[in-house]
Formats: sequence, C-alpha cells, structure tokens
Amino acid sequence: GVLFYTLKALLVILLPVHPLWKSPVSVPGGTRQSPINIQWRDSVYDPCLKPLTIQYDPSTCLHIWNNGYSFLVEFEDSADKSIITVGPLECHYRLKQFHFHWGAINEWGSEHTVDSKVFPAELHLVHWNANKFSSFEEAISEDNGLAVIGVFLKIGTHHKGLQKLVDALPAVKHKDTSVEFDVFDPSCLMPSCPDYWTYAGSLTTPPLTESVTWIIKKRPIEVDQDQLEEFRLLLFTSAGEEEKKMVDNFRPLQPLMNRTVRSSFE
Ligand SMILES: NS(=O)(=O)c1ccc(CCCCO)cc1
Ligand SMILES: [Zn+2]
Repeated sequence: GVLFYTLKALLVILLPVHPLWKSPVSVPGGTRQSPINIQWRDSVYDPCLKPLTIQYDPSTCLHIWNNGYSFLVEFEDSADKSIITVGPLECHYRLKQFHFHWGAINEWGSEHTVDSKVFPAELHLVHWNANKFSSFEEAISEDNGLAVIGVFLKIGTHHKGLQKLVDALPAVKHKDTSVEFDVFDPSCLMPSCPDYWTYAGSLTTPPLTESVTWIIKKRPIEVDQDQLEEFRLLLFTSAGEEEKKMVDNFRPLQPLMNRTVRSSFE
C-alpha cells in the first residue's frame, strides 16, 4: 500500500548514491557557471580575505602544447613545489597549467568582464586542491577541487617575461603539437597589485564542471601589440588540415544567478 511506496521513496532519497547527494558539479542547467561580468559596485568587500600566497618553482615547468582550444604551459605537479594558498582558499592548491583566451582583434577576447569592460585577452592559472584530492583529473569534478587565477591583459608596453613564451609559439602552431619548456616562472605574469575579486564558478570549456574558486586580479598586465599578434598566428587545426586561426577562444558570459562576488579590497 501507500506505506510501502513511502518507505521505498524514503530509502531511495536517503541512499548515499542518490544523485542529489553528488557534489554540486553536475552541469546541465548549472547554477554557478563561468565566466561572468563582475559589477564592481555589487562586489562585497570581505575583510577576512587575505592576500594570495603564491610560491612557484620555475623548474617545475614541463612543456607548452596546443590542445586545439588554447596553448597550455604545463607543470610537474607530483609534489607541493608550485602552490597557491591563503587568499580565499582553505587548502593549498598545486599549479597544473596556465593558458590564455583572446580575440581576433583587441576589442574583445577576455572571458570575464569588469563593469562590462572587455579586455583583449585573459590568462588563467589552473590549480587543484592537493589537500583533498590526489590528482588534477580527480579534482576537476569535485567541489572546491580547483582554483583558477584570472589575469586580464591590456595592450601597452612590451612584456619581457611573456616574450619567452611568445618565442616558443611557432613551435606549437598546430593542434596537438608541443615543445619542451624547461624553466619559466609564471609569477612574472602576475600584476604587482594584490587586489582580487573571488567567486564560486566553473570551468569555461568542457566539462564545464562547477568546481572552481575563481580569483580574478583587479589590475591587468600589459603586453604589446606584436606579442598579442603572435597568439593570433596559432591554429585550432592540426597539420595538413585546412587552417583555422586560433582566435575568439572565449566562452560567452554566464548568468550570475544566486552568487555574490567578494573583493579583497575596499
Ligand atoms: N578556462 S578554464 O580555466 O576554466 C579551464 C581550466 C582547465 C580545464 C581543463 C579541462 C580538462 C579536461 O580533461 C578547462 C577549462
Ligand atoms: Zn581558461
């Protein structure tokens, strides 16, 4: 009778494997997708937010590769050598890779925007929670699994640190090509200002999992026109295919929904 069905329903919901029990990373109709527009005046200053602690070991740099979406600089992450801690984070997160998103022209290219201002490009430094998980692949689909630092790029003076990267790009012109990259310190790509916004979001490319604590730096770094033009010479396509320039590899803005963006500054 009805008692039987009630008990059965109760059992199903209480089962630990019930889908509602999964961490909030399932995507279809996601509630915390990225990127978003950061409305400066709606962000809430949180005095508990400390400066981010960044400790990168340049010797953990492995290679650059073109994965057909962007070019990635990957790091050796089998030990706590290149990590970020503190800031909005409760754990330490290991650097796995960094990559960029950019436009075909300077009028667009970034994923996040600030008061609807778009930047020509955006750098993402991707870290995974090494306190809670044993690999990046595991952390991708877990709550608090990843922390990504976003840095805006604007056109201005030549960036010496970036140039080492730019000089290697012709070697990874085509999808699925890579080149060894022995020593590189990504902290040279950080703006000097410690100020950031932070919010709960997602990956901006598949699998779009809602596992990311975003840390968006308030101040951009400057690169010159020629350096950004070099990004635009990369290809989405593999060698031998009809060439498609790697440009406009950014995701459209996603709804803020029930989220607050916090700032580390007043
Ligand atoms: N643009 S992003 O920083 O959100 C980002 C970071 C990392 C991935 C990796 C997905 C790996 C699939 O095996 C995808 C997207
Ligand atoms: Zn990205």
